[in-house]
Amino acid sequence: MIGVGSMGGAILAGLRAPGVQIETPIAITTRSAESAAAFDGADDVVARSSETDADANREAVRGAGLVILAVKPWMILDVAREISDALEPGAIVVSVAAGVPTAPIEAALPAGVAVVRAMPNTPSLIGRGVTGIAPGATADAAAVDTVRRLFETVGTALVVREDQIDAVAAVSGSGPAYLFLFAEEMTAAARRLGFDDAQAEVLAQGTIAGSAELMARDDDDPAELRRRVTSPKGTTEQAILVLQAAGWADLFDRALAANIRRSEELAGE
Ligand SMILES: NC(=O)C1=CN([C@@H]2O[C@H](COP(=O)(O)OP(=O)(O)OC[C@H]3O[C@@H](n4cnc5c(N)ncnc54)[C@H](OP(=O)(O)O)[C@@H]3O)[C@@H](O)[C@H]2O)C=CC1
Ligand SMILES: O=C(O)[C@@H]1CCC=N1
Repeated sequence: MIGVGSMGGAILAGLRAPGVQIETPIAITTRSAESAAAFDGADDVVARSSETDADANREAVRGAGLVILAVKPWMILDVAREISDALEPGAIVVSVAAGVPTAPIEAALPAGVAVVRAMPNTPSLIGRGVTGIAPGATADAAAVDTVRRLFETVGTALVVREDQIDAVAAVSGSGPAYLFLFAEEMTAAARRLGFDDAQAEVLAQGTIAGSAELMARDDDDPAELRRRVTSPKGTTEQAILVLQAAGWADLFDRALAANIRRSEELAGE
């Protein structure tokens, strides 16, 4: 795995969780020596820093059947070119970068290397990730299956077409941030109602966490779960009316469209 920041780190943590069956040690690289040093003493990870070892990325992929590129989108092609001559024939290269299509990554790598795009999210950290997977032109069904199984060890994986990956990023890749924003705002609103920080945190964040867990466990859809809270002529109804009047549905459409526009820009940067 090249890059173990927010996303690569979440996948790695999910893969290292107790009970996950994976061949170790996992070779990883970070840019800084400081980030690599966080893995000192680990027997299931070999960490290298590309800043202090110019050959770190190539060393990490040597002998690997599966390589995950989890650096920033604008670095993906440089890293692909850098590791190109060290890849095993038949290796599978997974890019989790937003925006960047498989075609330029394939062009940067030797023929015979399968490229698969994956769009995971940070709940992978706790084994509850959602990942969209799309094969590039060089990836066969077996490669897609290998990548799907990898991401299933850290949550749920969905195979989609590559032209749907930006939309996956807009919904589930970035989705945790929307929910955390909601949590921030609801906590702040609770504080403004007079609760102290600890009380506001319990009331708002405890409710969001509990409701998400209820949604995960209950077979009923969110509309039905909402109905059970919203008594006719009750208090919830009044708050929901205010939220809906603010253009909730349109707001989501516009937010997701802006997200997709940014993926399209990243493709060219
Ligand atoms: N964050 C998210 O929720 C999601 C992110 N993604 C995608 O994941 C990718 C990574 O994003 P994110 O994790 O947020 O970014 P971060 O900045 O958190 O992590 C980037 C990682 O790459 C390392 N790195 C930078 N340059 C090099 C290099 N030359 N060689 C080796 N390692 C290097 C960094 O090391 P160091 O720490 O030392 O700087 C760090 O570990 C992006 O392409 C993004 O689009 C996809 C879905 C969700
Ligand atoms: O914000 C980003 O660009 C990345 C892609 C999806 C989530 N985080």
